Amino acid sequence: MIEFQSVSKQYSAEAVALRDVSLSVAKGELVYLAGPSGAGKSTLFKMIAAIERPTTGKVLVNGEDIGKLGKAAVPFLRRKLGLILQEQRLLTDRSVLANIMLPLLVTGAPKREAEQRARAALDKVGMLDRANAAPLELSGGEQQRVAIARAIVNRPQIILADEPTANLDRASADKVLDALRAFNAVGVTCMISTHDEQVLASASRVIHLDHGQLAGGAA
Ligand SMILES: Nc1ncnc2c1ncn2[C@@H]1O[C@H](COP(=O)(O)OP(=O)(O)OP(=O)(O)O)[C@@H](O)[C@H]1O
Repeated sequence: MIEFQSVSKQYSAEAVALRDVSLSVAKGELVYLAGPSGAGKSTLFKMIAAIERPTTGKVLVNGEDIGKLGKAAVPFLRRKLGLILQEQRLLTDRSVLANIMLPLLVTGAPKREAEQRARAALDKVGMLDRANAAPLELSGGEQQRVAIARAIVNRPQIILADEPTANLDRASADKVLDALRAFNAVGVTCMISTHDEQVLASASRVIHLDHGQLAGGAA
């Protein structure tokens, strides 16, 4: 479903984020991505979403070469993806519910249907009772669960979550991970980057990155 073929990414002469990375992730898999800060984890996710393009090599999603996608095809790719990336904060001047409705409204869903689906998504991550809250009234873990609801409201085939449990205490981190695992259990392919040793120790598959290179788990 996701395949990297000898992918390298060089932002500048000094900044080489990925070096000759080859890996594949099958449909329905749950894969964790581990590695120190700067190892290239965020870059790897951004290439799957066509936010960044490989310098050399190929990234395939469902057999389609992401590097060759024209501008018009990118929104169709993104609809297959539920992105929980570090720089995508919730809009603080809108309610939780409005944040979740937004991805539906921009793709043309009628308001009533958008609200129903947004409420269903919030229910799935255990946040329906906070639908009318403002994002900044929520704890970090609650905000992450809302971000998950926003990512899955369009029913993506793949979820990419970049350090969704960073800065969370154990109990909040477990709730966030449980929400992600529940989507994987119903067939959504998930890639989650984390530094959480406890989670990595019990994971069935971990891809390790170090200085942009694979250090295990790619097969
Ligand atoms: N837009 C950019 N321009 C230049 N260099 C970049 C850019 N984005 C990332 N880099 C560099 O590429 C390398 C990999 O960064 P990346 O953010 O992918 O790592 P990461 O493993 O996600 O780190 P972290 O755990 O801190 O989020 C780093 O050396 C970083 O400084």
